[in-house]
Amino acid sequence: MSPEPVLAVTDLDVHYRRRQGRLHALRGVSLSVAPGETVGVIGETGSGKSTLARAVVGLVRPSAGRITVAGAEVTAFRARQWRALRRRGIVQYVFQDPLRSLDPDLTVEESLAEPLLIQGRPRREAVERVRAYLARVRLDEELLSRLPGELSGGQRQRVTIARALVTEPRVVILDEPVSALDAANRVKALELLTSLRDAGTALVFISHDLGSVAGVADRIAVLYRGEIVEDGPARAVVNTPRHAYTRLLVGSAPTLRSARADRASRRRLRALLRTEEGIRHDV
Ligand SMILES: Nc1ncnc2c1ncn2[C@@H]1O[C@H](COP(=O)(O)OP(=O)(O)OP(=O)(O)O)[C@@H](O)[C@H]1O
Repeated sequence: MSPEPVLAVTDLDVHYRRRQGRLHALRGVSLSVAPGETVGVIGETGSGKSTLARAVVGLVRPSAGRITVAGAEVTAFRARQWRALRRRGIVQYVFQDPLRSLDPDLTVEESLAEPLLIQGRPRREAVERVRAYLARVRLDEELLSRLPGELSGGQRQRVTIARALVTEPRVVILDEPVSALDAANRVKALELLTSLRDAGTALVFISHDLGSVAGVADRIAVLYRGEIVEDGPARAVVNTPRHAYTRLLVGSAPTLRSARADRASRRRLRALLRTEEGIRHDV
């Protein structure tokens, strides 16, 4: 029997109200993540990736569907209940833009210690843990007294990752988490994340770049215009993509071994994708 998912989204719909009318940003999205599993959610800009991430941490209210986190039905949670859930540190979200995740008036030490103190841990234990996690993301202790505005983009992103992980959450949603890091630090951050996965934390990597998650994800879900058009084991999605849009993503990810689609077939796929027919019938 497969373990109970730590995160389950069923038939999720999200609408945004805009001046030009309502936008149907997510359509019937279902996604399930098991403990210790790493899932990649891939899609081009505007496909709804951040909307999905924000919905599962209660920052966007769905118009239909269900969300369960660690076995608890949270769909109808009010803002106060979502805040309490986030504070318990069970589900954490690393934003695309680290400046949005860090309070500009808190030092690095205060930012990292805050979720631990909210969990009720003694200050001494919190301080020790903060130092341990700072070292795990390869940041020097001298940064502890700095404000986010006094850090480089890469340092800020590592502080954000450390802050999300310090509570040892059950699920971490990472929205383009390593894009601000250089190659060496990206490898370190990924190592840290995979060590958490080995300890049972589920990871959801969100990215527009299939190549950047193909090597770390167990499963890949492909989001296209607000719908999941493919969801399967990472290797199968990369080597034998079933949907036309996934084939286009594979073909345009130069780091993937199977990216051999020639220009002509890519053009053909693009043309097909422009028509609803191509999407519906999957070439
Ligand atoms: N607060 C909002 N109000 C209105 N429309 C929004 C809002 N947030 C996102 N959208 C729209 O919803 C759609 C999905 O946006 P979303 O940010 O989820 O896409 P994304 O796949 O994360 O894109 P990117 O890779 O560029 O971050 C887009 O058309 C976007 O313009």
